Amino acid sequence: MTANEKNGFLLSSGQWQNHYLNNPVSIVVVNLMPTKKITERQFLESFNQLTQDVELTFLYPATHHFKNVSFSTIAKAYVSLAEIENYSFDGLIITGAPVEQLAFQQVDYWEEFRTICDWAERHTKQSLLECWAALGGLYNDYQINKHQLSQKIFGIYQATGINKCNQLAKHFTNQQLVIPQSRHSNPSVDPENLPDDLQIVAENNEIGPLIYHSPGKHRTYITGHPEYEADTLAQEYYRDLKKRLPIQEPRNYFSNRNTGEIKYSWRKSSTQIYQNWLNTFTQQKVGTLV
Ligand SMILES: CC(=O)SCCNC(=O)CCNC(=O)[C@H](O)C(C)(C)COP(=O)(O)OP(=O)(O)OC[C@H]1O[C@@H](n2cnc3c(N)ncnc32)[C@H](O)[C@@H]1OP(=O)(O)O
Ligand SMILES: N[C@@H](CCO)C(=O)O
Repeated sequence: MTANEKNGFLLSSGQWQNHYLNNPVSIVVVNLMPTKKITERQFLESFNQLTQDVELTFLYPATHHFKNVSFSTIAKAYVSLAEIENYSFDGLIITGAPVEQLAFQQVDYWEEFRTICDWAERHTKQSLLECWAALGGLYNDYQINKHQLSQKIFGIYQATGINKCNQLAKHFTNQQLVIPQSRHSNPSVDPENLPDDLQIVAENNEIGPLIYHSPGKHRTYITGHPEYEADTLAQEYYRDLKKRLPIQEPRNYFSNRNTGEIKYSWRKSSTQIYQNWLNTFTQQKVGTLV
């Protein structure tokens, strides 16, 4: 089906063409990635693969000091929470951000992030937090802190355990669940002593949970980036090599190291993850909607 932009840099620059939509699902995307246009495209292309039409509204944190775009430019292209706080949407997504090595309180939009999470519980049916946002959400919602890793979790990771009863895991009995990962931190979670309301949907025996779900908070936490395009991890890898940062080659990613050819192994899995997430609220019974 079709994904449109309600606002955003791709729409305003004519780099994304909107089409007629039939009863679209409305999703707010808090785009915390510095590569704003690339991230917009990744979500649009991902949601273009789903069975429902989707309309994406991009939101910026108004308390952030932007480095790669001017404040006035982003304020023109995106909405702030203040502009939409009285409206309701079907879903909310908060992207990752390259700030996972900072303490949460050192991130300049931390308090706004918390406010957005709180707002989402009253104004959306489901929210989906990815990578840093998932770490932040687990801390905000359950006081699960994060710890710094000695080596970045970087590459394509497959689930070795799946909770088949959870709707978010549907169709993954015969199909691999794989997610791109790119982070220096992990949640300090004890899978044997999870908070009552928190479930693990999928995990990897080496790096831990890949997807958590909170039925009470209507929230899903994905520790990676299903939206990443084929070359995104390669771009991050070459970027960090150029900056002489300690970085190892992404795992399970290149099909040919010498030529840099990439094995785009997670595409089908990503589509299924987003479809399953959408189905959790587009198939909700009347009377259970927020
Ligand atoms: C239409 C447009 O103009 S959209 C923007 C277009 N620009 C781009 O696409 C940027 C292209 N640049 C790149 O690809 C770069 O290599 C990057 C962005 C990936 C890395 O950039 P660097 O400046 O080297 O990294 P750095 O770590 O300093 O900052 C990365 C991000 O973390 C953010 N950050 C750093 N410290 C903090 C903090 N304490 N709290 C919150 N955010 C922080 C920065 O503000 C920046 O995000 P922003 O651009 O959304 O403001
Ligand atoms: N970790 C990513 C950003 C968001 O997770 C990076 O290396 O840029």
